[in-house]
Amino acid sequence: FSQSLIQVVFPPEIRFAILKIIHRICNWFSAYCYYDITEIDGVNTNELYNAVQLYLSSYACVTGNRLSLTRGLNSSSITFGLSNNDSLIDAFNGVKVHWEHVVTPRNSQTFSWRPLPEEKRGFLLRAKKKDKSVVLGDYLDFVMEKANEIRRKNQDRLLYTNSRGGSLDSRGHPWESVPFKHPSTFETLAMDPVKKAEIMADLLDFANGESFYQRTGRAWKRGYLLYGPPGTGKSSMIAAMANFLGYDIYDLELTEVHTNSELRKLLMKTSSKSIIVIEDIDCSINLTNRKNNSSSSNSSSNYNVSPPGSGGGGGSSEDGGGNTITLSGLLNFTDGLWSCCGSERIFVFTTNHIEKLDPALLRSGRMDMHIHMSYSSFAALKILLKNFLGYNEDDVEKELLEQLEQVMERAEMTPADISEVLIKNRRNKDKAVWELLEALKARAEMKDNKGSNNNAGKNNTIEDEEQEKRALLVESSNEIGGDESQEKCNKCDDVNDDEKANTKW
Ligand SMILES: Nc1ncnc2c1ncn2[C@@H]1O[C@H](COP(=O)(O)OP(=O)(O)OP(=O)(O)O)[C@@H](O)[C@H]1O
Ligand SMILES: [Mg+2]
Repeated sequence: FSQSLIQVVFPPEIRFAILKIIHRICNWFSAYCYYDITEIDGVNTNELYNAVQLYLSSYACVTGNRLSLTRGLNSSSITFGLSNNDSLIDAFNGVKVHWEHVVTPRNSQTFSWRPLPEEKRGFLLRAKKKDKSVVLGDYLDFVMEKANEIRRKNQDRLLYTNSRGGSLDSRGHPWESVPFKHPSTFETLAMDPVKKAEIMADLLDFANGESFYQRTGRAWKRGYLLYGPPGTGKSSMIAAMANFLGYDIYDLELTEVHTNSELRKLLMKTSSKSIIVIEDIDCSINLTNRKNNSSSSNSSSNYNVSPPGSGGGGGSSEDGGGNTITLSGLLNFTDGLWSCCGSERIFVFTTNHIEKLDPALLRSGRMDMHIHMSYSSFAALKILLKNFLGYNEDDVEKELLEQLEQVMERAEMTPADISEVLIKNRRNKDKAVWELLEALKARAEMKDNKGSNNNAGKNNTIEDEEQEKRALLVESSNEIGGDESQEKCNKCDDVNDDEKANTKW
């Protein structure tokens, strides 16, 4: 009303000055301050605008009557947003703020290098003047953080691979990605519940540990070594980890990487909040390729990484010619200065033969947690019965359950084997359980027979014995987590380093 009045009464020359003075007086007496967050700031898209939009979407779906709905690329969920010129009130640490989504037609004469949307969109944030510092500091940080979280949750996980070799895509990216939709979760993973809970707690501690890692001066990363026979759920565990934390997976195919610098480049192109996986690491590191047999104990960098059976060989300099990367390159990748470019990353190595791994990989601090994925225990079996047959403990005859428990440990059957039996008979649940019992008994019998034959023959080679001894050492030293286990692992390294000078491998 005042503006219209001024426009009618005053000539144009002084109209603008009067309006300016009135505006200043109003601002002076107002208890509020206002902030415009426009969609486009000059020429670039305003990150804060997108963040506010996402942040408000988590409230809008509850309070708004009229919402705009969007579904992004690579997303399987719908995002709610405030409709044009709608508003809502938010509270943060006792501070109340008012958000309004302001949409006005764009002046068509505006000059721009790139096509602009027809409407000018922005958020108007109103807060009390006394809360200014909280709003501009903590509140907007909180909005950004929440928005990133929502963005991650809404976006499908991605599975990256470097299977293209060293070649880059059109955007200069060495990784190829596909949506990652593996259904494995910690709930469906059959393993000892205590061990499972421990791993989940460790993962959560890691994900929420930014300030801890900052305070203690450690790079925000964690390494897990999963080892155990085939079919015990190592890959399923990785998928469960990714689903649990909402991280992307980078599946690193070492045989496609030719030099240490290529490995470094790949690492630099990974995003934070991701799991970097090297599966079957014993198959990638060829121990027979050790170049310097004599000087040994501290020359862990002298292993070549090449497909097993390729005959090895290769260059001698670190990034040198030929298809070789060195173990030290690999260790730098996980552990050295380069490992902490970016943050919040988990490294997972898997192997079926931990006894074949170089002690340098097992040394304390390298892989923070060694997880033994073992043959199915009775507790794991119960999870599989629930997964595949929908059976709880009470649904199976007590006697049958006892028989299963008795034979379970002796049978050494992997969860994959058990899954097979249960899937095959899942239409007839009782039959499935009986058939499983038969299979377990047959397996246990076979094991017993084999054991007695071995005892009678005593035909193990020295090498076999050496490997068994080493496996036992490593296994006993690598119980999940714990300083003690790391200490034992160190000792195991020392033993092996000494041994290395004398023994063939
Ligand atoms: N612990 C487990 N819990 C639930 N399912 C499992 C488990 N272990 C294996 N399976 C089932 O067996 C199949 C093979 O498992 P997975 O690929 O995870 O084994 P793995 O240990 O990675 O084997 P490999 O060493 O051969 O790579 C999966 O499809 C999965 O359904
Ligand atoms: Mg696997």
